[in-house]
Amino acid sequence: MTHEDIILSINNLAISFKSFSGRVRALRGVTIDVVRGKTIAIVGESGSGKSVTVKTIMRILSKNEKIESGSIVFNNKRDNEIVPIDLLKLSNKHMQREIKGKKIAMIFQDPMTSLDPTMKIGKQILEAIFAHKKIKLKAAVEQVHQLLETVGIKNIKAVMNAYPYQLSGGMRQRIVIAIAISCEPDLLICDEPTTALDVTIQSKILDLIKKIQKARNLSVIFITHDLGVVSRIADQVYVMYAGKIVEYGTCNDIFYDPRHPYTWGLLESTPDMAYLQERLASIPGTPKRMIGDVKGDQFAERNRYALNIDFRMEPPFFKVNDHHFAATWLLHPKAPQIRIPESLRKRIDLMKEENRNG
Ligand SMILES: Nc1ncnc2c1ncn2[C@@H]1O[C@H](COP(=O)(O)OP(=O)(O)OP(=O)(O)O)[C@@H](O)[C@H]1O
Repeated sequence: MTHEDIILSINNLAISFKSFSGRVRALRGVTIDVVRGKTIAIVGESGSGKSVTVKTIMRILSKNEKIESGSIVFNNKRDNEIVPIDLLKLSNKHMQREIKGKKIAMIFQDPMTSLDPTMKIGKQILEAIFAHKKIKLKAAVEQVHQLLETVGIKNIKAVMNAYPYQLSGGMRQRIVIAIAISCEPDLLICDEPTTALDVTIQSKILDLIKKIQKARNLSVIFITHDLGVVSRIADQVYVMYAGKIVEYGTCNDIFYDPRHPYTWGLLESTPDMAYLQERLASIPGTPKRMIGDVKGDQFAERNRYALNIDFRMEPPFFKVNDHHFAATWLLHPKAPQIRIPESLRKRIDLMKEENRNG
């Protein structure tokens, strides 16, 4: 693929944090390509590095954070020309003026982090528009109406006059989405935007993001710990563990032909897929914090299929097909033949069957 097709390339990104117990290695060589007009999901348990990855794209860095290596190239479209920019090399001023909220927008799990509790909704959306566009008040108000309509709000006047605390969580998230798309960004980053919502509302917000993505040919990075959400929204999936991508592929690759034991564990513990089982299987143990130098495959201790080599050497990516790769020694030609757990195999067969029957 050329940089026409890839809107954002994260290359070998390594990030660490200074802490009292030592250097926390939050990202250890993350490489991700976001295809223009598509949705990628980054999925993994809490602490795997999803938020640090997307916050680094937005250059929201903590004081104790250090970029050890890597680049984040944004292929910026300007007057039909593509101009690659390494976001890590941009000045704060340039980032703020040209990229943040204009080319790349982000929505967070808690809408209140982006909304001002003391300002009426209508005014907040107007301010977002005025921050990037010089237009007359009347035209801007017209735009606020259109945006609120786009995000499925019916009683527009009442909502414009409301304060955030007067709206439900789902409504607030709709407002945040309206603000995010107000400046017509090319890339939208969604950091667990539906996690705090109840299941019905979650589903509506996912549908809304999908609808907006299609209508505006937006590229989306969606981060979540929930593979059920991924299956509804993503074209491509990156599975993350302990600061590394451990498997990536299309949605079909990851759901119907997963190869990494960590992905198996995530799939086995996904409620949406668990209709065949009474009890959800969960991955034993918890992810550990990566402090100082680390050796071997970080998932080995929790992996019931771990080989001796896993405790000594980190696995490289092995190719499953042109778009599907997994970093597990189980894919080495000389590794013992280990098959996907039988219970998961059955569920995948059933999902395939259901898909065939529509
Ligand atoms: N400011 C910080 N100082 C020290 N360590 C940090 C800091 N921010 C993040 N980390 C560490 O970086 C690692 C990755 O965290 P991150 O928040 O990206 O995980 P996550 O996958 O997004 O999880 P969650 O879903 O809980 O947000 C964790 O080990 C975390 O403790």
